[in-house]
Amino acid sequence: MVPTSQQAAAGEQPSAAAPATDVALRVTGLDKSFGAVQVLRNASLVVRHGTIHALLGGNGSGKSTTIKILAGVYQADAGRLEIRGQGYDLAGYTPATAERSGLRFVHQDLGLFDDLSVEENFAFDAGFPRTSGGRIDWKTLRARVAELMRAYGIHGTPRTPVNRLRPADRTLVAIARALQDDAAGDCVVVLDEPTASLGKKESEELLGHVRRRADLGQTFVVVSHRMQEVLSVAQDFTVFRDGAVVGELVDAQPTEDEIVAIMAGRSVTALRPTGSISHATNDTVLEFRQIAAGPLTGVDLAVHRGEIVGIAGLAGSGRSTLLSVAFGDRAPDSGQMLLDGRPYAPRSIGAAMAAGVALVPEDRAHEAAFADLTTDENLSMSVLGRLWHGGLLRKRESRANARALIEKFGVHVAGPDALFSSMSGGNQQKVVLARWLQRDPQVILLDEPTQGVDVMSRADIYAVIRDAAATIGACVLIASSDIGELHALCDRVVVLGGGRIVHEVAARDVDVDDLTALVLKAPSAPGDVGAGTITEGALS
Ligand SMILES: Nc1ncnc2c1ncn2[C@@H]1O[C@H](COP(=O)(O)OP(=O)(O)OP(=O)(O)O)[C@@H](O)[C@H]1O
Repeated sequence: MVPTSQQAAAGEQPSAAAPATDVALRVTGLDKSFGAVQVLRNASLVVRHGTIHALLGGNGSGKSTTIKILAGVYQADAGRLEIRGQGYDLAGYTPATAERSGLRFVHQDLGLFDDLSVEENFAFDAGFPRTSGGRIDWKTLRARVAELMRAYGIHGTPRTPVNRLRPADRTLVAIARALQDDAAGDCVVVLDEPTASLGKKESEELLGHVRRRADLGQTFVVVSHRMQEVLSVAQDFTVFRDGAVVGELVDAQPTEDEIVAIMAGRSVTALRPTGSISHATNDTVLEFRQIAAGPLTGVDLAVHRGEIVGIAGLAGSGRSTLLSVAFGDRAPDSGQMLLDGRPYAPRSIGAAMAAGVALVPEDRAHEAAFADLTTDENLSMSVLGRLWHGGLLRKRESRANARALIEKFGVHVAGPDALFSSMSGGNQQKVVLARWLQRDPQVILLDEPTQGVDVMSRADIYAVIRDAAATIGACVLIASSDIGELHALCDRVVVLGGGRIVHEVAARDVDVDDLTALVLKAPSAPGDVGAGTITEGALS
């Protein structure tokens, strides 16, 4: 019998108890250490056929390491995998074995060639079909890809360039491509943060398709920090804490609080800030006047000292573009910015930083970090002027500073000397946030500030952002696809659509559903009138 959620969560029933016929994948006795640090301890995972199985856990709990072992990227110290009736020793497992064993992986960056068409992307993975004369058989390829696109509900044609697809469709292309040679339908697909950069509507659409594929018998393992989404779509849950499995819930419908309590090992409340006091003043710090850049055609916005302003909008609406312009990373095509009432046109990131502006970009690990340097060095990077004295780096001060930030931001890391690359994704993000916030910037630009950050740490990050607005009077501009986050954290939220701001609301005047409705109905392209008619009275 499949263990009940209560039994399994309490650890009464070993994971090996699930009946063999039901099981698509079983991992047992998984151990892994990096040097002296053991990061997986006798971990296990049992995934049933045709289910969506969520892998949950706080930052650094061992989810990615488990997946990397299953992908053959890391070798386990010990552990066994059973899949499709075969057994494998995970200590000698390679990427080639992973592929042969029937595991498929869709990572957050999708690994697609964006400038190529959908059909070319499929062909690059499986090889181009050839005619008897040795030429590429485009007709066969196109028909096969068209069939797969229909089956997966992907909008577009085989000849559509991938960069013209909607974000949820791009993820579906990556999933369909990974499974294109799986005639028996018995591969297990691992989706790593599939909705991380998608808005609510796009996430729902994607997960709806994943749900339908699972109902047809496809098996999925999903890693995600977006708890509500995972809870709405998964049947089974394996929860990690400090490298060990601390909960297995089978055919269960847990609440977010129940899962978070298992993840944290205690009950956790107040994950979102509530009822906070606004510190917004009337003193304008940063002003955009008719800014046009990329998808933006004319943005007017004034952000005040101590104010936290959220930028909402569908994927592609220009949320990140607006932040890049403010950070001097991208020159606007037209329009003007003012900082403290004076013209502000930074020609470089350095110029923006010198003016007291800081940006934490969405792709922190690649754009904002030095993987081969230590945590201390990564943290010190933004305040070197403060730490150099007489041509020497004040090492002791730098380490003390790093320790304090590690503590303040709840970074799960061995210590200041640990390499940045050795940290889990969520912890790397916290370090990049900490690095910029310690500069006490007057303008803080945050792109998806809690993406990949576990629910337990979000509250800490929200508190730090609030604190920056309250104590140093920073003006904060946050782009996020998490509307609940914007609603809870911001004084004011602006909605981008069709290249400009189409709505502006005080967060306290609306609820999350109102705000979501405004975002979903916003026009998606310049001149587009949107999916519904919006009037200012739409909120009532
Ligand atoms: N290459 C490495 N060298 C040393 N330690 C590592 C390495 N990779 C991961 N770790 C450590 O292993 C532990 C588990 O990390 P892992 O990336 O598996 O966590 P995670 O659950 O995926 O976290 P997140 O939600 O933040 O992505 C962490 O303490 C991390 O610092």
